[in-house]
Amino acid sequence: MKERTLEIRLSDQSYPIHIGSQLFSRLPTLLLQQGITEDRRLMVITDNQVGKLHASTVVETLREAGYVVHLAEITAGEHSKNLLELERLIGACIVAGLDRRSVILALGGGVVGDLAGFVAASYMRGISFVQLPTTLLAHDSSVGGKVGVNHPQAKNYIGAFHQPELVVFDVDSLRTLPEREVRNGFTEVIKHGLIWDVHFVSWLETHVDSLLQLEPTHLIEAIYRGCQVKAAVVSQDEREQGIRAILNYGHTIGHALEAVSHYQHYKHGEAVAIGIAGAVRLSQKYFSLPMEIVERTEALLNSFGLPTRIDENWSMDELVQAMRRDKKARNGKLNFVLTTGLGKVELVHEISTSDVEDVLTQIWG
Ligand SMILES: NC(=O)c1ccc[n+]([C@@H]2O[C@H](COP(=O)([O-])OP(=O)(O)OC[C@H]3O[C@@H](n4cnc5c(N)ncnc54)[C@H](O)[C@@H]3O)[C@@H](O)[C@H]2O)c1
Ligand SMILES: O=C(O)C(=O)C[C@@H](O)[C@H](O)[C@H](O)COP(=O)(O)O
Ligand SMILES: [Zn+2]
Repeated sequence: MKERTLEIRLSDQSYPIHIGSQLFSRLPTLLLQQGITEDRRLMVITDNQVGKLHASTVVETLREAGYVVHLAEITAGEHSKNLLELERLIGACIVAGLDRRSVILALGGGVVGDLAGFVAASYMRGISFVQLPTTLLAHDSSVGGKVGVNHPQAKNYIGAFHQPELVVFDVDSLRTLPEREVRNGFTEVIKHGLIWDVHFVSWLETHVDSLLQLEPTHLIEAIYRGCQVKAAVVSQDEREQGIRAILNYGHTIGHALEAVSHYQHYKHGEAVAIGIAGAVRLSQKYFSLPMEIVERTEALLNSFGLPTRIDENWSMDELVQAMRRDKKARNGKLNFVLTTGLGKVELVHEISTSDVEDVLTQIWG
């Protein structure tokens, strides 16, 4: 099994992303390589499910290496990604005596990563943090520095850009993931192929079974290639002034579905998978894309057990209203990331509401 490392280079900072097996046992060495020495107090933030399974390994390894380590837990799930939890966690950091040199370690999936990252961005106006992703989906969320929480009406509306010092992806932690979470994570992997790299799309098409079984070599390769795409995009446009918007492929509809279902019915990857099905159909309209691309996209998502149809009777009006709150919208006009072929996307402005409604009708039910 090959361990892979890549470096994400930004204008005023760069950091490594390590992907491999048994990496949590090497955490002290990896922290020291980034200048995080034993005299810096650590706060591990996790959720109650990941906490039960993986926190003791991480905390004990670090304590044995001489670090002072505190631990704070949230309740697992998207509903914890809110301002009240942010305030509670900041309280835990104050009680633990964290200072400006202290470091937060986000141990968990994207919910923990986004929330703990925002704690790090806000505490004393910003301290260092490290991402320790434990879901497949978090290969995306742990890289690139988007941190934040949801507003009840709009996804990720409160947040910051705050880059981690280091990402350590110990793929052994994925062994305890429920099957639905494994499938959920593949959406963002597939998205990275669809927006950037047709060869990666073909590779995914031919490795479905081994990937779903979490075969380590293929798994590391998939995570590495996904992170490579994310790093390439973010290093060109850290704060989404332009090209970074392409990472939002499938998210205009996806985030709206999450919001109208009160962040309860769909997992993020499931909502985005349906959103990709909508976006590829809209692309067919705008770019006369061959039907084969629509079919291949949906077949790839379905082969990983992901949905491509809206399965509930949400209100069309509420969905469209939620889409108007998409962060890519300008002056109330919808902007969508659309595809011009496998591995290629662009941001298209002023998409008409009736075209969107038409596509939603196609993917409903
Ligand atoms: N910041 C970004 O760039 C970015 C990118 C993509 C997604 N996101 C955000 O990420 C969030 C979704 O992340 P997620 O899908 O990882 O959800 P999550 O963090 O809620 O994790 C999913 C579930 O799996 C459990 N879990 C996590 N790791 C486990 C493990 N190793 N073993 C067993 N159970 C485990 C968790 O307790 C939780 O119940 C959304 O809020 C989304 O908006 C952010
Ligand atoms: O990193 C990005 O940029 C992304 O768009 C990645 C998305 O997968 C992720 O869900 C992100 O949190 C969405 O960002 P938002 O700005 O649309 O909330
Ligand atoms: Zn996403």
